[in-house]
Amino acid sequence: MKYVSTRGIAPELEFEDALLAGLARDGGLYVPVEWPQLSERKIRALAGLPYEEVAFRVMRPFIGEAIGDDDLQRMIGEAYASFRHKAIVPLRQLGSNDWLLELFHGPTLAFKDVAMQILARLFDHVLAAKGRRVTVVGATSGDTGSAAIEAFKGRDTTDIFILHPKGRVSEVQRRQMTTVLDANVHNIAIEGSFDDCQALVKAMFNDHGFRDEVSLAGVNSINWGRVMAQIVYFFTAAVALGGPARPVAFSVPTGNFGDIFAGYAAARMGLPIEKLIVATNVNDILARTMESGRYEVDKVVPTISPSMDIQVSSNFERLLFDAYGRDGATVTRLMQSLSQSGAFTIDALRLEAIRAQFGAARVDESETSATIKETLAATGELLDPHSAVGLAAAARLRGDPSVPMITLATAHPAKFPDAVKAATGIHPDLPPAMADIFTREERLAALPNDLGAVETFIRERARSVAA
Ligand SMILES: Cc1ncc(COP(=O)(O)O)c(C=O)c1O
Ligand SMILES: N[C@@H](CCOP(=O)(O)O)C(=O)O
Repeated sequence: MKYVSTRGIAPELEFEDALLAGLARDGGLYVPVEWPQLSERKIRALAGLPYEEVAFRVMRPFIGEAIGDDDLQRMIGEAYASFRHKAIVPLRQLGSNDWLLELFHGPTLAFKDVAMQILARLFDHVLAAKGRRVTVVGATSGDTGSAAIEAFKGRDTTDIFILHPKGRVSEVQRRQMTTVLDANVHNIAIEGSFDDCQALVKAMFNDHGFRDEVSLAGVNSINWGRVMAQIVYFFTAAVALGGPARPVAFSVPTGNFGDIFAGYAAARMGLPIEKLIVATNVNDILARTMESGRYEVDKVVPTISPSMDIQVSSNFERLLFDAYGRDGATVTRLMQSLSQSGAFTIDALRLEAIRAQFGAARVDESETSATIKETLAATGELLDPHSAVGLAAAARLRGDPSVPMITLATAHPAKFPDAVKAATGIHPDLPPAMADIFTREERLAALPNDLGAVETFIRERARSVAA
């Protein structure tokens, strides 16, 4: 499988090179040149298989010859061995046809572990084969960073630098990152928002001199490997509820549009999905775009679902690429408009096509808290605020009651104890392995929102700086 940039200029790459490239050199995001198809018979055959086997069958067509079947199966097995639930991503029934897909049973208690645990192993494998080392940079609103640090810590092939917005992640999220003291791990608190951190990461990729000097690689969902690994659970959930014979709907708590784009990819591969609901908090750029066709960046507002406090949703570019018939020149024009004026407009025809597949809802702070409280009372399930945004959006946009509605539960409530306690009076406990997190030593640097300062910090510490 080859990969093409959404801007249409950077050369096509094989899987392993797209994996290490992160952002394409023309500023675009890599997508497969075509969507691999899983026939109805092949999808049906996934029912009842262990998660690891479904992961192998869904990811295999994206990966190509560079990684053999045995190696891929071994890496998948190792990746999910650390999950606390034997189903890896269990489905829980909440109402007659309402389901919660629990994606938070990995080592750092958020859905990011599902992709990051396999991504780090793919990196190691490919880097060892090439005899290379890379400098990984990532931006986080709290969860990507902790999952990436957990997955990459101590690896000889990588140094990892994670930028988070200072004071805008929960204390548990921050400590999950800053208490990892391995020599290859570096945390940077940036004066600004997640969007500022993400813009710095993209600017480092677009600074080709720096990029080559430190052998830059990325682990945000700009990296196709992240999205690929997230496609798997859309298949496991759908087949568990009668797919492919019976279409299902998903409500996805959304920020950077990576997770829901994985659902879109599953649909493009042949999985019958009736609707994908974009569930946003008050940082509602995507809900506004679906409504009006105008994508217009606003100020980021801090919320009780901080991991979704995002305005510039990277992966929306991947959807635009498909919506505009894979025309890189048009995507480039829209993205130039975004960087010059903070906005672009989607034409009516494309918007209609997007709306056929996606719905969207904005959930405010009081509705999020009320959903946590009411869900606990009605079902006994203690939700985190991000999952609550998803569940509230699902309730609002629910269509045909015979179609199973699956809400993605993206984080464990113990990552956001203050919001959960305020809503329910219950303080959710961390799993025993993390119970001492508040007394562990922290290590982090604070830097201004300044590209030069961040690049200097990284250059001085990365082991892969060219001599
Ligand atoms: C807990 C949680 N829920 C939802 C999201 C949104 O996912 P995405 O950025 O893929 O849209 C994030 C962050 O990305 C998150 O950390
Ligand atoms: N919510 C994310 C933001 C980064 O998203 P990514 O999926 O592009 O890595 C976070 O928790 O860091």
